[in-house]
Amino acid sequence: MKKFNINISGGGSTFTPGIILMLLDYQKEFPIDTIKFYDNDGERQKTIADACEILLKERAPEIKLIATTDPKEAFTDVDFVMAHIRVGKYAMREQDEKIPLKHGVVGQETCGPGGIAYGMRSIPGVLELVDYMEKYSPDAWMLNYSNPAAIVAEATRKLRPDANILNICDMPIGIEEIIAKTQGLESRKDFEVDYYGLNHFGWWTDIRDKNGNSILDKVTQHVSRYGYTMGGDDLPGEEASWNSTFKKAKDVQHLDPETVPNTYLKYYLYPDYEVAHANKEYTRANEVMDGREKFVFGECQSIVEKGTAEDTKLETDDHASYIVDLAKAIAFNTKERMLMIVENNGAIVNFDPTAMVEVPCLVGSKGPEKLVVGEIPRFQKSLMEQQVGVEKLVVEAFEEKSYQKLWQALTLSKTVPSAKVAKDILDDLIEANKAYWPVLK
Ligand SMILES: NC(=O)c1ccc[n+]([C@@H]2O[C@H](COP(=O)([O-])OP(=O)(O)OC[C@H]3O[C@@H](n4cnc5c(N)ncnc54)[C@H](O)[C@@H]3O)[C@@H](O)[C@H]2O)c1
Ligand SMILES: O=P(O)(O)OC[C@H]1O[C@H](O[C@H]2[C@H](O)[C@@H](O)[C@@H](O)O[C@@H]2CO)[C@H](O)[C@@H](O)[C@@H]1O
Ligand SMILES: [Mn+2]
Repeated sequence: MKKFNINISGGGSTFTPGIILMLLDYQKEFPIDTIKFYDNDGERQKTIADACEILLKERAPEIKLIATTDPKEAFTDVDFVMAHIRVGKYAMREQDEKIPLKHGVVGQETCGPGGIAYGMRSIPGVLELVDYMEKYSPDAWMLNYSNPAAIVAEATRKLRPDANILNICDMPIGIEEIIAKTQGLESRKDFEVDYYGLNHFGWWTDIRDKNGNSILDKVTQHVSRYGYTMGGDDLPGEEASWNSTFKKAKDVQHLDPETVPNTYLKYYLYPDYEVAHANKEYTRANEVMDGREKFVFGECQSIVEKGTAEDTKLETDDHASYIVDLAKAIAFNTKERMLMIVENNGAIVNFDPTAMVEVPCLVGSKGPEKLVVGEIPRFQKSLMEQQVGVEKLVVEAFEEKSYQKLWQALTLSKTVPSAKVAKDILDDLIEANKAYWPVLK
């Protein structure tokens, strides 16, 4: 069986070890020859790479690992590019979250003004990876996780329309795993879903068990009472902010009791609640820096100091399982049914055909074939039209270096109360992003 060469772009990512561990779990069905880490911060990447080198030596010595900051070395002779970069790193995520809060507006990684600022940084970073891939391995596929996936997806649709890039998100995966537990099922793979929306802005409209019977009613009743928790209590092992997000899904679901929502909709439907409950001095970025980043880098440093990964606490997660499932679907034409962020083109018949929508697709060697969703209701359609307008204006603002269009995007966001507040936030974001954004005119 062919052995694959994988590029992991953003090798210094906190998710890289989890992806390596997941790849090791699938060696029989998805054998690897070489893994190449690529990052523009060699020092950050080295910590992760040195630990992964030990881990591979102990568990899969036949797999070669190269860590580099040289694009030619990183992108030559690869079959897949698994991309999860964070342009500006957590320091800029902290700005994305704290600047809007200063103006009484939702401060979030991928939603509202924070997502817009992050999008303006991510677009050039991801396009650069696409160009490297097309230059050095033109037949490769990019499986992109880099956020904000909605804006990155719109940018690659518009600015790299012929690229072999698949934009994905693991939020639905995480929620489906919780739904499975609430229904006494082993895993999300025990059911099939109908879903539609934009990235971080969607709804489940049916959930069918292996016999094709709908369990949606049971799920809507559960979520309308408990949100994405077992019986209203905190999910064991989940962080406090994630537990409050999973509980808030209950109030979001009340807006449409026939469906269950993506958790991110809370930022658009209850922005006042989110701002009132935010700590302007200590946001999710701080939690991640004190949590996941400290844990992953601490574990990697410990592996290197001990010279063994034998007792490491590092583990895989939904992020990893999804990206490997996707690589297998492309490599072996499995036609697996997966939610992908794809150009609408009629999947949602009464919605902008050029919008990047998140819908079920059958994924094979030629990429995703989207399933027809049909007509969507006025409520969701109207919300999505406003949000997709924001996402498209951000890409236009980037392309045209337009202050006006970025101001319009911020003003159009459901999270921003007025054009005045939008302009105040924009001027602060321009100052904070001087090293990353194009100069706007
Ligand atoms: N799509 C999803 O559902 C999903 C899920 C989880 C995480 N993510 C995304 O995955 C990414 C990684 O998350 P993380 O928390 O591990 O971030 P992280 O900061 O730990 O790692 C990101 C890495 O990217 C590198 N990087 C930044 N700009 C780069 C560039 N231009 N070229 C090459 N490398 C660059 C950084 O140096 C860093 O090592 C983020 O974009 C995050 O939002 C997406
Ligand atoms: O605040 P963070 O950095 O912890 O998470 C933000 C990301 O949240 C989602 O990804 C989750 C995923 O849903 C969950 O199942 C698990 O795998 O952790 C992931 C990262 O925490 C969301 O899909 C991403 O886009 C966000 O970046
Ligand atoms: Mn996501």
